Order: sequence, then structure tokens, then C-alpha cells
Amino acid sequence: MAATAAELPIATARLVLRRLVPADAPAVTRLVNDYSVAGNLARVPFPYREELAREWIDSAGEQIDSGDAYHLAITQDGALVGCIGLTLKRGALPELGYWVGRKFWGRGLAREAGQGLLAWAETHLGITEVEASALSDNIASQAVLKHLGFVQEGTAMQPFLSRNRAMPVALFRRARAPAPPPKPILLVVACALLDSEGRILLAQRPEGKSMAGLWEFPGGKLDEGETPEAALIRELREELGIETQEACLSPLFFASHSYANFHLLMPLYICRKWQGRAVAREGQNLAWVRPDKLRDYPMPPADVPLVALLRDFL
Ligand SMILES: Nc1nc2c([nH]c(=O)n2[C@@H]2O[C@H](COP(=O)(O)OP(=O)(O)OP(=O)(O)O)[C@@H](O)[C@H]2O)c(=O)[nH]1
Repeated sequence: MAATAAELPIATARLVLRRLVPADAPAVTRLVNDYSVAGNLARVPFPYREELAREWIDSAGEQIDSGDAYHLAITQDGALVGCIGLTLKRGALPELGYWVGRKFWGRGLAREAGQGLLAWAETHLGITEVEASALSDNIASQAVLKHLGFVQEGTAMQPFLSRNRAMPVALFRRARAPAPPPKPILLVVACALLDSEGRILLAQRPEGKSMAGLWEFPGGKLDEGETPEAALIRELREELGIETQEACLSPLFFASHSYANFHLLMPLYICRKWQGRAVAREGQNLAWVRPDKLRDYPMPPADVPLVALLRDFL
């Protein structure tokens, strides 16, 4: 049995989509043996007999077990109101098909069932692209497909058993949801200044900035054309009034973290030698912190792995 069959039935706000059972044959026959339903379906003859319903229900069960197709009963309050299915095809996109009994039309049931089945297929089968077709004059079915995110891609002639002839159909396709736009990568350099007592300098982000109140390593963004080392020397001068040289900066760790609007890439240097006394030149609070106390200072999420590494390293 396909693993996914175990994930059935599918429940939506009003409906339960479940495996068809032999006892459904009379209800399926009653609802499909109606030209307003059968006439819209390519693969059922009209008139439609219960024997065909029984055969179809058997084969639907086998197909679920083999993972070839998922044809399910649409039920509301325990009663069968229609059927919906996804047929997996080699070398082609999976195909969505459905019908709803005439007396249940106009209630948005096909749409709700479609949403449930497509979401289920995405979660359990990894299916995101699906095709479907509807008779060119079946505006209601086309509206359902459009509501489900399908876009019409063309037209074709398709044989309809129920009509004993080929009919024009509109071909639809539901594409994968567009990938979110890539986030810009922001390169920020930061420094763990280590004093003679083994303490690290943290600076508190001032009010009015993003992540205000959190403690961070001194540093900042690179200016155009600047090397990371030159940027760090400049930032330490601007923020803390200290002077250091490239030879005193050693690359240590780096942070790579996705914030909502950008992806931060932040090399962290260590510096043990500088001239001058660090003072807050931009109104920020400063704290010299022993590595085992770093956890007491809330830091931006990007810094959390760095703190663990620093505690182990120092
Ligand atoms: N300097 C520093 N920045 C950090 C750390 N962790 C971290 O997520 N960041 C993020 O990296 C960016 C640093 O840029 P920045 O310091 O040049 O700029 P800012 O946000 O203070 O604003 P600004 O451009 O107005 O000066 C900020 O988005 C900041 O939140 C850290 O430990 N040190």
C-alpha cells in the first residue's frame, strides 16, 4: 500500500474526502446517471449503470494502493455528493478531475474539495504542478479551476464517451507557486575585542534602530570598495574611538543568517591589540563581558551560534 494512502481521509471545512467503498456504488450511479453531470465527463458513458460504478470503485481502490491515482468520494455530513481525483501520469503532469451531483451545485463544494486535495497532494506527494481540462462551454467548472489557481493554456478536441464524439475543451495548468524573490546578501564585519582580562566588548543597539536593545559585536556594513578589514578598522574608530591595524585582526568565525529582508553574512574577527580606550561615541551602552556571561546579554539571532563558539574557543 502506498504510504500516502495512510494519510487519508482529507478533511476540509465542510467536507471529508475519503476512499470510495463498494457501498457507494448506488449513490455514484444516481448522481452520474444525469446528463447534466455525465455530459461534462469525458470518460463515462451515458446512460451510466451501477455495474460500471462498482468496477470503477474497485479500480479506484487499487490505484490508491499502487499510488497511480487518488480518486476519492466527496462527502458532506456522511453523504456522497461527488468525486474528485488526481491521476498521476508517466511523462506528464498529474491531472485533476471532479464532478459534483447536480443537486449540490452552487455551494462551492468542488472548489473546497479541490483545495483540500491539492493541498494534500502537495504535502504528501510533493505535487505542485497539475493539469486539468473542462468543456469549453462549462463555465462553472472553468471558474472552479481558476479559483484553484489554474490558468488556461490552450484548447483541444477531446473524445467524450458520454456524447459519442469529440468535444472542444479548455486546457488548464496550475503552476508551482512562484519562488519568493531572493534576499539581498548583506555583508557586515564585526569584531570580538578581547581585553587583557579575557572579556569581550559588547555594544547595545540604541533606540530607534532595528533590534534596539540587543547586544552585538562592534562593527558594521562595508563602504563601497572597502575591504572587510578596512571597514572594521574604520567602524572601531567611529564607534569606539580606538585605533587598530590589519595585523591585529584575525578572522575567527562567521555568521550566516536569514533575516526577513536580507541575508546577513558576517565575518567575526578577534582583536587583542588596539590603541586608546573604547568609549561609546554613538551613545550606545557598552559592556565588557566574560565569555561565560555572554548568554546573559540578549543578542540578535545571527549572533547566537557565535556566542556558543566563542564560549568554547576562549
Ligand atoms: N555590528 C553588528 N551587526 C550585527 C550583529 N548581529 C547582527 O545581526 N547584525 C546586523 O547587521 C547589520 C549591521 O549593520 P550596521 O550596524 O552597519 O547598521 P545598522 O542596522 O546599525 O543601521 P545603520 O545602517 O543605520 O547604521 C544590522 O542589520 C544588524 O542588526 C553584530 O553582532 N554586530
